[in-house]
Amino acid sequence: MRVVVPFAAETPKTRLESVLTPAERSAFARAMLADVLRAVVEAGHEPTVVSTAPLDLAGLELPGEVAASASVTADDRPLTEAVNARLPGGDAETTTDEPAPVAVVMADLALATPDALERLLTSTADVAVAPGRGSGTNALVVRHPEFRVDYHGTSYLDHRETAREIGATLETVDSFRLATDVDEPADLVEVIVHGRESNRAPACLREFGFALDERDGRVDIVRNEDCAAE
Ligand SMILES: Nc1nc2c(ncn2[C@@H]2O[C@H](COP(=O)(O)OP(=O)(O)OP(=O)(O)O)[C@@H](O)[C@H]2O)c(=O)[nH]1
Ligand SMILES: C[C@H](OP(=O)(O)O)C(=O)O
Repeated sequence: MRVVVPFAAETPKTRLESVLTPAERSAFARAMLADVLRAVVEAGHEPTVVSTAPLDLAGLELPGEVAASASVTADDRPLTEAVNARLPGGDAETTTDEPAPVAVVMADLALATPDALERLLTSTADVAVAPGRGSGTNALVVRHPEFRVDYHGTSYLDHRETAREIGATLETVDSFRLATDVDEPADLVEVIVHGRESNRAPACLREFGFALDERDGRVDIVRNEDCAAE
């Protein structure tokens, strides 16, 4: 299946600005992107990164099999427009054949595994959504040619309503790993606790000096400030 991975390449993860410098946010966002691309490829699919700016995938130092399967295209339109152009029947579609299903997997799903993705990607519903905590749309598969996304805010609820309006069947995929996107400082705990052992994102955070901190029976994250970059 075609898997689109949207990526804000220029100033990613601004909501982490209280804990990471711009250079660290850029490195961390790229580490999560590399992990997501690997999970997609290990699930047997070929990801296309839709990046807000030209992006050299070689700079991500992806494992060979991942580098061979992944591609990148630059599109400076806002997220919703860039994704809609690539859905079945969208204006970036070049095929005249029956529109093929398209998956959209966000680049900040640092806990994504091939198994979790496969549960979503094998859904036969017209629209399958893995919602985020809150009401985001962390990943989805679209088979219905009239379905269009509208991201931000309560996008999961909005997408359910859109599916109802166009008469599309909708499956909600309940997955802790796909529901956990990394937006805010509190989410960094999840990356360290639940990130796959071989993933780049937890290693990146540890390199920056982050570690778990257990106090009063609660798990938090602390930083050794000697590791902070400019
Ligand atoms: N192609 C494209 N991808 C985007 C755009 N905005 C966000 N993304 C990607 O969409 C996904 C979800 O976006 P957010 O969670 O808002 O990520 P972000 O923009 O890096 O983070 P914030 O600056 O904190 O909002 C991530 O994979 C982003 O890299 C955009 O305008 N175009
Ligand atoms: C793109 C947006 O992501 P969030 O702002 O929820 O991380 C959404 O899922 O609608």
